[in-house]
Amino acid sequence: MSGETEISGMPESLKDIKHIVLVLSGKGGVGKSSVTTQTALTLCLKGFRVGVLDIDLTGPSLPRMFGMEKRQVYQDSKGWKPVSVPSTSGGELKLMSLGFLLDDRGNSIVWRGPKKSAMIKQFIKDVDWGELDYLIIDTPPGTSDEHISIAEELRWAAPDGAIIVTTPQGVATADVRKEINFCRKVNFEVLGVVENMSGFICPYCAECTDIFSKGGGYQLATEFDVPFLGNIPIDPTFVEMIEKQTGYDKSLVDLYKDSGLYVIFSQIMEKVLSGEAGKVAIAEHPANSA
Ligand SMILES: Nc1ncnc2c1ncn2[C@@H]1O[C@H](COP(=O)(O)OP(=O)(O)OP(=O)(O)O)[C@@H](O)[C@H]1O
Ligand code: SF4
Repeated sequence: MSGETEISGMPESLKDIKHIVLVLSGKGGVGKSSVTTQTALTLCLKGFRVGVLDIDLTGPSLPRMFGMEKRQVYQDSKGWKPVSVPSTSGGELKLMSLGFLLDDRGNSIVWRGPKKSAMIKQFIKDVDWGELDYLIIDTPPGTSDEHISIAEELRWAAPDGAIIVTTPQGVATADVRKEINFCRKVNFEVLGVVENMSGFICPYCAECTDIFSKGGGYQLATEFDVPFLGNIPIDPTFVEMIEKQTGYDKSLVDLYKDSGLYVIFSQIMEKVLSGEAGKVAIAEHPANSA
């Protein structure tokens, strides 16, 4: 865990951060950014100080999800200042994304160095987060240069681990398996698998219908001997909430607080917070079953 002991080589920017959690997915479009967003919202609503770092350099979608598009970030002697997401409930929520540093044509306007690995290094070293309970890192899909760079940059920070996101269909592909194997290679503990888009919540009667097969995420977690964290249904109210944020007045944090997704996600986060995810993995490991 970062922040507890003085480790030589640890970037100054991470020294006051207690936990670092990465969100990974084997394929694009499975809801990784939505899971990152909901992880951050849930932790914030539980009173934690949360930072979100978007290292999806080719498609940074978090500024739009948090209703923070077109915000300017500025730099002082301590580094880049993340954008604060307003909320009247819970703790603090800060956001840093390459999206804040691109012009309208998608060109980097202020970040030094065009290479992805250089950008990720600067994202890790040059952002002035201050004190945080949790830093959630949204990554691009698959196992790309960005993943290798982030693993390299976090080697001193001992992240808590990674949440793997899949869909009921996604688990059938090799991509998600590759993602778990990648975590093992770089020593990221797999905190668990989340099955997103698992059933559909009807906007009229709030019933959940399994429009695709269900249970693949659980089977995958069992196969790899990692914890299963839960199912998140397709809920059209989530997209509505994102669209409802008017300017910077109505915060996603406050909108999310009263949603059914917050109830579902709280159960998922309870497993991560209580360490149940890790404990289950240890208890179920074949080496520990006497
Ligand atoms: N459980 C859900 N209920 C409703 N809509 C969802 C859900 N999960 C994701 N979505 C919607 O699906 C779309 C894709 O989700 P998201 O951007 O989170 O995927 P991603 O895996 O991060 O994609 P990318 O590969 O582009 O980074 C978004 O419009 C998002 O709002
Ligand atoms: S689940 Fe029921 S209420 Fe919802 S659309 Fe279908 S039939 Fe209508």
